[in-house]
Amino acid sequence: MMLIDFTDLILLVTTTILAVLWWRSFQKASKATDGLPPGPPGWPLVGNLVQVILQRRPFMYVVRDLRLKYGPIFTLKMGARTMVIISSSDLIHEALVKRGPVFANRPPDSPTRLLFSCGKCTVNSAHYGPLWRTLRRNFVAELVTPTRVKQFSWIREWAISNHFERLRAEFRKTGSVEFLANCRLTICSILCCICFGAKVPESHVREIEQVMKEVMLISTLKLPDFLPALSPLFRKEFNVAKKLRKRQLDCMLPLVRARRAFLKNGGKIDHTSEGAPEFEMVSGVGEAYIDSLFDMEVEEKKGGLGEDELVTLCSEVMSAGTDTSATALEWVMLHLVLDPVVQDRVYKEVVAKVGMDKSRKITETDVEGMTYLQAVVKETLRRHPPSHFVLSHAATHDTELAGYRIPANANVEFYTAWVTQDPSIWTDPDKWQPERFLEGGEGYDADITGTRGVRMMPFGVGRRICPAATLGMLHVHLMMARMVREFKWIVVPGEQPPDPTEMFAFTVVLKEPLRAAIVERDDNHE
Ligand code: HEM
Repeated sequence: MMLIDFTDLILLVTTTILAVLWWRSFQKASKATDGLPPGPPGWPLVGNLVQVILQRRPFMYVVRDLRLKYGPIFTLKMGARTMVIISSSDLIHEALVKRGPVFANRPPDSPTRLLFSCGKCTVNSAHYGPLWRTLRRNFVAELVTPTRVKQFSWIREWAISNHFERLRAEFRKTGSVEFLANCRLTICSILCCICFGAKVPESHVREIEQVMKEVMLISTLKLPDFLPALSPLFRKEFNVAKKLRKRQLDCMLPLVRARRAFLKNGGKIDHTSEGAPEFEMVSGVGEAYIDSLFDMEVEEKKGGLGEDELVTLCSEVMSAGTDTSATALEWVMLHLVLDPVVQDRVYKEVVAKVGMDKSRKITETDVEGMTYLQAVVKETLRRHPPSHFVLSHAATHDTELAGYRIPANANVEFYTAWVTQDPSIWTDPDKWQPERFLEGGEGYDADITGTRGVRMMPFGVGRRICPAATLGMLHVHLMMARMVREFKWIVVPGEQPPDPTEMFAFTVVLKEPLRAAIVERDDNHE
């Protein structure tokens, strides 16, 4: 007879329980992965989560390497979430364009993200349905129709003039200018004025920007997004998010209320109240984005949108439109600083169109005729797309793609940067060559909306394509034309040329923010 002592017995029972638990989770996991695209084998319960975290590098690099092994469509099991990652031009076109409505949804969000999107009440986060349609239609009508874009022309003029004053002051003080921070501030000021119809002081825009950055940071996917069972352990983090939300409201509610008071007063400044108004209202009634939101009828929100939602919808415009355009500009200017011949060619094109007189405005119509400048921007968006993925998508119902099962609750991630790195689509894809986009070049007829096929998609494609792509491009073109006419941009004397190494910071930016020296373009000496 075999004798087992008490300790052995406990060990045996524990081992058996663990084995049963492991076996059950293994079976469950295998069932859940049936028919899904292939992917790296994962661990019980956590799937590939630990493997990804242990790599300690941005997700885009993990994906770039995995696609070499698993191909254009593969699965990552990230705890309780299934992620399907798609990277080939054909499959992206199939999913987002040919079967656009099926893949136009957004996946479920964590409590933190829901806090900042007011329960998915923004264009970018809303489920593909009536709320999204109403918000997006309004967004387009109020922000990006040709009439609106024209109407905002003085706002751009005002903010860009401030931009130059700031650059000159910074250069006098430090001998160089930091590029990204200045462009962010200028673009954010433009968008803030478009949203609230007010000239918002720079110090306040800086505050909005700071909050925006923190919101982006706190909203990135974290452990509880993948393992919701762990949420109770992250209560402290959620409280930090709630405090940040309060700061966001404190920062933006005064603007919402000032605009409401202005409209109530028939579009006149109320001089009877004591003291100067905090914000100078400069757009007439109905001209600011928020005017359209005050009385908006939304089926899901009986009684209209509340102040929380108004703050959220205006924040969306600023956060979606600032980083993306400023990042694109930083990469453009990096190349112009590194390549004086290209910079000179852009300058010559600009002055040929609008002359050297700096007091002559540069208009939307002017930049439309600057084909070389546009080629430089397109090549920069191809070679350095501000984001390497579009926002997370989801299927509206369980479906199939490339013969694989795509469950409705999976995150469908499109790794779009690969399309412009693919040597079967672009010759020498790593080389930055604006000539590709001139007549006769391989990119000349590339359709950026992806309707006829996907060769580059900095704005996404299909139903969820960026609704403000033309506005974003306009900001980049105008600021670039103005900056090149105003100054010659050179390497800071005594320093090495700027380092083109990239870094992930929501958008993909330069690791070392671009600094350059500026030389006034002098009418008499050019
Ligand atoms: C160079 C500038 C810009 C770039 C590169 C860019 C890029 C993108 C991308 C990649 C998406 C995701 C598409 C998808 O999920 O499939 C997007 C969506 C969006 N963008 Fe932009 N964008 C730019 C400028 C702007 C501006 C200026 C605004 C606002 C004024 C804006 C507002 C939005 C909104 C609201 C969405 C969500 C659309 C939806 O879900 O229906 N973007 N953008």
